[in-house]
Amino acid sequence: MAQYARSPAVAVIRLRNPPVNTLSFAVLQALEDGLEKADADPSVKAVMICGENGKFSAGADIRGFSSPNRPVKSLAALVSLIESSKKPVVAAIEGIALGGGLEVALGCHYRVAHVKARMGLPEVTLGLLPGAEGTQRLPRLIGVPAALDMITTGKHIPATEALKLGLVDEVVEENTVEAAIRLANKVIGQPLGPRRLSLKPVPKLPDMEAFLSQARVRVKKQAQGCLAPELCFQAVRAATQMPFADGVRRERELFMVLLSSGQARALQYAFLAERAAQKWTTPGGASWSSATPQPVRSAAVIGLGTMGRGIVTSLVKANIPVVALEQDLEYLNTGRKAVMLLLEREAMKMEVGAQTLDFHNPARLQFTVDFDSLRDVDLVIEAVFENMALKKEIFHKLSRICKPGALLCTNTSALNIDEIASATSRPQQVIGTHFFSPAHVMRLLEIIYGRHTSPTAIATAVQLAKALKKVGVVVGNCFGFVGNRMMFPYVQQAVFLLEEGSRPEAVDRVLEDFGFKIGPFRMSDLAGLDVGWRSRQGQGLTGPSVPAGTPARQRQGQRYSPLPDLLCESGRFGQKTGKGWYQYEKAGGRTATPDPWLHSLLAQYRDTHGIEPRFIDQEEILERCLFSLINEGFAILAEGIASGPEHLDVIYINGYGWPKHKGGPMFYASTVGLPRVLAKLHKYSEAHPDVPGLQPSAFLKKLAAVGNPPIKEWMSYLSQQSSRL
Ligand SMILES: CC/C=C/CC(=O)SCCNC(=O)CCNC(=O)[C@H](O)C(C)(C)COP(=O)(O)OP(=O)(O)OC[C@H]1O[C@@H](n2cnc3c(N)ncnc32)[C@H](O)[C@@H]1OP(=O)(O)O
Repeated sequence: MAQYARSPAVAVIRLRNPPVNTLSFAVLQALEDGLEKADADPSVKAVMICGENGKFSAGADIRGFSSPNRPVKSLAALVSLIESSKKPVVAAIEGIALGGGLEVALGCHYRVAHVKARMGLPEVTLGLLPGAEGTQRLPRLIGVPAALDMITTGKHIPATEALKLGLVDEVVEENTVEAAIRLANKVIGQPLGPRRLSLKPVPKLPDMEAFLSQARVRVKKQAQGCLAPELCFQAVRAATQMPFADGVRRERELFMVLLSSGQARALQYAFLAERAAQKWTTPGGASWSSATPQPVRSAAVIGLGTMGRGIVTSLVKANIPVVALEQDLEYLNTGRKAVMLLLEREAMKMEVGAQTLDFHNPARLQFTVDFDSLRDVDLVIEAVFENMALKKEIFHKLSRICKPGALLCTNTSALNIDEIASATSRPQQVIGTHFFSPAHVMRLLEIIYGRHTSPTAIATAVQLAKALKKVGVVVGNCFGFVGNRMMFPYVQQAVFLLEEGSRPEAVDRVLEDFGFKIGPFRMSDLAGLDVGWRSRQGQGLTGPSVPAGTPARQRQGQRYSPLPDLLCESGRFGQKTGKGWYQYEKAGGRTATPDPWLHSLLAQYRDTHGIEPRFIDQEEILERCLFSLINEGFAILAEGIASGPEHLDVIYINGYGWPKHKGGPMFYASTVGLPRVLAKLHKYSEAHPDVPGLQPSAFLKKLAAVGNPPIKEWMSYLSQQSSRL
């Protein structure tokens, strides 16, 4: 767990706990034993601490926080022990020094980092604060503004920045361990007092109080309902107001508050869920462990609308050469200008000294209207608008033109992958890649396999997501896949609530207070109401294909609301037309204001349909919207469309603005309690028997009958026979 060696006057302690040298109880014990051994050996004059496999340490074991067998050994005590050593201790930081890992390095008297190393205190992203005296040592080392920034955002900083801040003493391009041993030998005999951070004063600012009060406002604003950033702030402020020992006590109190919080549990679950979702499996038995991806050395994007532009930008940023194709020169030129603008903006955002974006080189980015240019690419992403006939025509062409091994991806948010694949002679290479807008910003990539998609194709799409720095989540093929399928009943409830007496701004406020970045009506206005309108027309739910005599508020025996159709028929498509569920300052404007026109439309609508408006409280708004979404999630799991609740949660956090500190919809359901979710769905479905989305799914009923089993056990309650595939 930690290896002890000599070199010859320097004791070398190597942290060893693959893959990222987390600080388990055994690691901490071995580190302590190593320090004691070095202290007791008169021939040892200095100590060097490094990590196995080119990584210093990723800090405490996140899986251990919720475990009843949480290590009792105090990391803080060990950091103090390192600092109080009478022999100089040097940290050799390779790869990563994060969280408790960086706190160990802060206890050392000197720090040497490899140029590619990254350092940070990401505890805040796990709902915690650096609880091993990091909030007290870091401000003493690099000053309050920089420490506050690192601790309240959790960002990882590169070694070069760490050097500028004074966080490390030396940055090396070659062997870090050797450089650290050299430094250790050099400093033998030098006084250690000035190197002990607990003894240093916090550097003064001209007006610390003013700085802190402005910083607090900023931290609160960025926190968006999350508790940890505020408590991180309080811990750093304590460092400016108290002696070290009192600051440590305050840090400990604040840490304990966070450790037992629901937010910390949710954020730690979200971290692990993201890793779990990378381990994909399909009901057919394909899995991440056996499938091998194909290399993607070049790609093509078809269609340079909003989605295509973002996808091209993402590929260029990932250093993958791209051919961008449009149907004619006019569209091509418009698309080219837009892509160049996006890339220029991205280039400006890049760190000084980082690799530059090579987008002016035609070998890296080529614009064309010639399909033949796609002949040699390894992967094509079709991103034309949602029209099955058009997509099939394109895929037919691709299967004739592209080289045999090329992966054929379709960017669709709902269309049937199997039907698209049927237009090709190689359905095993066809896969859905559902990007989220803006595609160069949003982290989620929903990866949809069809009936014939090969494991290699899935593995290649997952690998592509990684290359694009996105979270790829593999799901099965059904209408709306996972994300949009769960979204339909949520938005449907929101509209039904308007029919019954609520207003868009009331519904949005409740869901935004819950933590969503934007509520369902502001979201629809942003996405464009015409998108759903076209889809409903295609499904025969509205428009001329609806049989005469169909009741306005019913389709196929189920409740239907024509309200969104009425808005579209009045030319209200949302932000782009300056009017939708809200009014905006102009077409394309972004400031939503409640619209009296809409309020009177709602009043008239209720009159026409004989609906007696009623006051709808926050609880009903929240429960009907969220529980119908969650209910659909259970149906998706039962059908084998996703292989676990973590997948659904990762999709919602990264693609739909679900508040991460609430862990995702399925985790949230587990915290509310499945019997309670079920009871509420029963109540609402009795009141609205014509709404199938409120009728509890069989899987939810099965789980609730057991009580409230832990989320990681849910899938074990699904019998093989109930899987759809
Ligand atoms: C009082 C004590 C308080 C202590 C506070 C702390 O130290 S809290 C922990 C702070 N550390 C972090 O938040 C680091 C979290 N990890 C990461 O950011 C990344 O994993 C990484 C270290 C930058 C590596 O990223 P990469 O993309 O290369 O790999 P993965 O993310 O897939 O990770 C590889 C496997 O390692 C597991 N893992 C990583 N960090 C931890 C951790 N701190 N605890 C437990 N496990 C960790 C990760 O889950 C992966 O494992 P799999 O089995 O493959 O899922």
